Amino acid sequence: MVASRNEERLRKATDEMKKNITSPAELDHMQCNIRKEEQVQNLISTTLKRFGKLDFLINNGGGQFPARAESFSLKGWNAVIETNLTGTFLCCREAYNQWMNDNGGVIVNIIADMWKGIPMMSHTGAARAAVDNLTKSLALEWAESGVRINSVAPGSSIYSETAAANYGDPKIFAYNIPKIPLKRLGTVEEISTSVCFLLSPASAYITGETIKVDGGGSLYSTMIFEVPDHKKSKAYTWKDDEETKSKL
Ligand SMILES: CCCCCCCCCCC/C=C/C(=O)SCCNC(=O)CCNC(=O)[C@H](O)C(C)(C)COP(=O)(O)OP(=O)(O)OC[C@H]1O[C@@H](n2cnc3c(N)ncnc32)[C@H](O)[C@@H]1OP(=O)(O)O
Ligand SMILES: NC(=O)C1=CN([C@@H]2O[C@H](COP(=O)(O)OP(=O)(O)OC[C@H]3O[C@@H](n4cnc5c(N)ncnc54)[C@H](OP(=O)(O)O)[C@@H]3O)[C@@H](O)[C@H]2O)C=CC1
Repeated sequence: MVASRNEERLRKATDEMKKNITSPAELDHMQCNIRKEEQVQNLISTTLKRFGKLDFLINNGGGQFPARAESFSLKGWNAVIETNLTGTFLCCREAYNQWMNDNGGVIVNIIADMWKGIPMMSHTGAARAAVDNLTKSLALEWAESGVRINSVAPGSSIYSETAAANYGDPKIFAYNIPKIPLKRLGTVEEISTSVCFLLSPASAYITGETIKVDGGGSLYSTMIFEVPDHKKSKAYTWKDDEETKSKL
């Protein structure tokens, strides 16, 4: 079952996937806004009615807008947290309560390269870091039910049309290449094959982990954000701390 909000895009995507399926596997799609609790409950129950089981859950839905943190409205902040954190939580919880608690299963959450913060997208950075942590907690709580849960963190060097539109400047990808040890952009297939590995028995001993798929970018250097030169940072020395000394 493939689910998201936009019926037209869903239909197009599933039609395209169906053309490539040669096995007897079946594929369906369903509208669901993961920010709405009842819609998530309905997605999982409909999937179970339609297919009779739920072996895997992939939480891939996500999004954000670029802006400085001081300019976020509460509505904008909440929209991003609900999409990336709350929506992921709701899907995990419903999959567990409706099926995986009794039958086991595997969950993979898609997050992002947020290890050094994401300036200009701090809301999504906070939400994705929270999902990284949620993954660890759920791995511990749900291990006894035979559930494995892991995350995949794509670098911002993965080209997709939606990412280019989201960053607002497709040149960002070219700027990034020198900052990536593997000196090239990543492909969407390099994300999906990591997801398939985590879903497969080949990863039977992996849970609570996040795989970074970023060509080493998160190890190497920060992305395009530059902190402007300034003189706002005052060094601390005991010698100059007259205020504390006066209180002793
Ligand atoms: C500057 C570039 C830095 C590059 C750094 C690289 C590192 C990046 C690492 C992360 C990589 C991630 C990549 C990707 O995710 S690629 C695919 C992304 N696709 C999308 O993000 C899809 C588009 N986004 C959205 O769907 C939305 O952002 C959102 C999550 C907010 C959901 O929107 P929706 O319309 O459903 O939400 P609401 O109607 O509930 O609320 C909308 C409110 O959100 C605020 N908002 C929305 N857009 C903006 C904006 N451009 N600027 C400021 N505020 C915005 C606003 O409050 C909206 O409410 P109002 O409409 O009432 O004002
Ligand atoms: N591409 C990149 O470079 C990177 C991507 N990522 C993350 O990887 C994932 C996939 O990225 P990508 O394919 O590029 O992005 P897309 O924007 O193409 O895909 C995100 C999907 O999320 C769905 N979605 C968004 N909000 C909701 C919602 N409230 N309920 C249900 N579905 C929702 C959208 O479908 P619809 O509009 O129909 O609801 C869309 O299909 C996302 O989480 C993204 O943030 C992370 C790092 C880098």
